[in-house]
Formats: sequence, C-alpha cells, structure tokens
Amino acid sequence: MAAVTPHTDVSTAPDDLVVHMTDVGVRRGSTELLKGVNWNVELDERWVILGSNGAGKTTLLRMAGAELHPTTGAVHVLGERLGKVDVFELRTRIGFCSAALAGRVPAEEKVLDVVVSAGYAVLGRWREEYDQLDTGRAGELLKAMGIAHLADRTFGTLSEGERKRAMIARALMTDPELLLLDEPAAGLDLGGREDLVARLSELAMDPDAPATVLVTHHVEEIPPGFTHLLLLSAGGVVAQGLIEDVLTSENLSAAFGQELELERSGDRYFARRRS
Ligand SMILES: Nc1ncnc2c1ncn2[C@@H]1O[C@H](COP(=O)(O)OP(=O)(O)OP(=O)(O)O)[C@@H](O)[C@H]1O
Repeated sequence: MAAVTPHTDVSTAPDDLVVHMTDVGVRRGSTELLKGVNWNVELDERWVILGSNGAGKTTLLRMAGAELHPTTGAVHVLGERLGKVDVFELRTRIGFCSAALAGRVPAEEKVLDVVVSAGYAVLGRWREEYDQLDTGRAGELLKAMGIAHLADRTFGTLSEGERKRAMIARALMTDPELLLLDEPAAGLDLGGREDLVARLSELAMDPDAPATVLVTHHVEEIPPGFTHLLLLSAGGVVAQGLIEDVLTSENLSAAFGQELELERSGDRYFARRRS
C-alpha cells in the first residue's frame, strides 16, 4: 500500500498555505543573506516583514514571489515547490510590487495601460473581446486606489505616491492569489504615506483580497488590518506571529540592535530610541 505523505515532508505543502518555507537559507559567496527561516503564510493572513537595512527582507519577499531560489531548505509558493515548477507560470498567480519594477515602466506609458498590461501575461495574447473587460477592471482598480482621474496621464508625469498606487493597482490586475509589496511607502511624504496606509488597510480588511505580504522598515507604515509580523535581523528571524504578540519594544530592539520604545495609538504603531 502506498504511504500517505505527511505535511511535514518538505516535498509537500498543506493546501491552506500560500507560502511554506522550511529551514531556508540563501547564500551568495561566503555571505549568508538568510538562514534557518521557517515561515508559513495562510490564505487569509496579511503579513508585515520588518527589519533594518540589509536584514534580508527583499530576499525573503523575492523567494515568496518565485523570483529567487533558496540555497538550502524548501520553499513552496501556492502549493508548488520552487525548483520543481515552471516559475514563469507560477508568477502569473502572484502580484508583485516594488520600486525596481516601477523603475522599468516606460515614462511615456499611459497609466491605464500600465495596469491593463499586467493582465496580458495571464491572457497569453491580446484578444479583442477582452479589451473592454480589462480596461474596465483596470479603471476600477485605479478608482479603488484613488487615482482614476490619472488614467490617461503618462506614468512619467506621476508623483512618487501616485506611481506607488498605480503599481499596486497593476499588481492586483490579474486577481493574484498572493500580493507582495516591497516597501510601498518608501519615498512618500507624510500625506502620501498616510493615504497609502489607509488604502492598504482597506485592502487588508477586504475578505476577498489575496494573502498579502508587505515589507517595510517602519512600524508607522503598518496598515491596520494586517495580522502577522515577521521580524528579521541579519538574515535570521528574530520573532514571528500575530502582530499584537510579536510587536514589542524588546523584539523591536533586538531586530534593530538598539534600545527602542514602541508606542501604540489606536490601531497604529510608533517607535523611537529609548532615552
Ligand atoms: N548577490 C549578492 N551578493 C552578496 N550579497 C548580497 C547579494 N544580494 C544581496 N546581498 C546582501 O544581502 C543582504 C540582504 O539584502 P536584502 O536586499 O534582502 O535586504 P533588505 O532587508 O531588503 O534591505 P533594505 O531594507 O536595505 O532594502 C544585504 O546586505 C545585501 O547587500
């Protein structure tokens, strides 16, 4: 009789896990970018990855986005094991948003087209009958991000905050099963940051929204509605779990290597050096 494969086997991932990492390490030359990472993301979870510059946040996110393979350990994304799956196919099920991606958008591209074109990879080829459907969905996503009035502008004329919102709309265009946001609030002024945090909060609280992972350096950028936190330092996990359990002055101090004081005001967080 064939043996039933247990879920602890690294070759399989439980169905409800969107991301499943087992003892993952990433090495470049003699540098360990990540080590001993065990991390699960479930369907209805919204994760924040927080850590200092160089902690390994983007490396971790890129693995979840099937853009980078682990050196050691096993990574499953949407039930597929990296190294044993066509990553180009897998990436069509993932919405990825980063400054690097935004930097590759031609300045003369119309904002609506920036969003619509994300769907082409899924459709495989341009088909006339999808034209209006796609355009309608892209328009709705731009509206949800508060920039419907910019649909006909060129991407190069947008402010930093408007670009971030357009890129999030693009990441959502394919109705992804996993949404990955790499420092979406970086470079925004206070108003832009607050607006983005509010929109990400709405998204996080939408039960139909995909499992989401957001990378940031700042506790101030954690949108209400996000549920879990992974604290990273020098490639290792300092702590992970529910935000209310993990986000403490002690854990934050350990992650950033200095005495930090965490304050909570309503559903937002603030941190500063302990005096
Ligand atoms: N190809 C590489 N070779 C050697 N070191 C690398 C390579 N790629 C990244 N690193 C290093 O790995 C570390 C982690 O990088 P990563 O971009 O994941 O960090 P991060 O937490 O996202 O940082 P930041 O907040 O500054 O964006 C950094 O110290 C980086 O310099």
